[in-house]
Amino acid sequence: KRVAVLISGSGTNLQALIDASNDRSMGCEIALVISNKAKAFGIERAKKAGIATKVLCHKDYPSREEFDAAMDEELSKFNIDLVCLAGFMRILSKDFTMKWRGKMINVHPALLPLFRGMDGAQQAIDAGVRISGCTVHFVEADVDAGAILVQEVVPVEVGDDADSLQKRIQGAEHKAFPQALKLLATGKVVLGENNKIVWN
Ligand SMILES: Nc1nc2ccc(CNc3ccc(C(=O)NCCCC(=O)O)cc3)cc2c(=O)[nH]1
Repeated sequence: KRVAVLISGSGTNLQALIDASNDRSMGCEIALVISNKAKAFGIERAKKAGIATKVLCHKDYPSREEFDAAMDEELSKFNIDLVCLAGFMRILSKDFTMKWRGKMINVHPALLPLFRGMDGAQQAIDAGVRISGCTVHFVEADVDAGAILVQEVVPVEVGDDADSLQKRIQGAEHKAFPQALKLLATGKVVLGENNKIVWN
């Protein structure tokens, strides 16, 4: 399977996917990295790994749909089968999520359905929970609401703030995301009709 990774920033999850995809049993290769930010460090990571990169600035497009259509054109050009969102910070239009339904996954820094949205770690600190973690889910139009493939738990330590917790969650993300991509790329998991995960 040919995988594209969408990024907006440093791409630490991209690096975890690059490192994991060197393992043939992953059943996939990362063929393209698309960033909506020209200076995203993840672009350097991709170049160092010999992976094609493309920068598409959303400000160059009159609408969300047209930006997504430009991304979709790149994905077709590269014969992409699966899409991973790795710190991609733009909400995707309904058309795009429908086209890639069951083929696009995202890693969220909280145990969904708890703490949806941008700042999962801060929400966990504010709520005083004692466990947190990350969730890899299929991407649906409804943000952070897709069917769950993998979750990884981390403890919230006494004295944690959002930053220290976020760092521990990131370590879990770097395990969970490659694990989920392998399940999807090797067909062990598919998205069923009723938006439920089907395990083969
Ligand atoms: N339709 C769909 N698209 C997504 C895009 C990114 C992410 C990653 N997690 C994200 C979740 C939320 C945001 C967010 O609220 N950003 C501020 C608004 C930015 C903008 O105006 O675009 C970004 C990424 C998840 C989803 C998803 O679950 N569904």
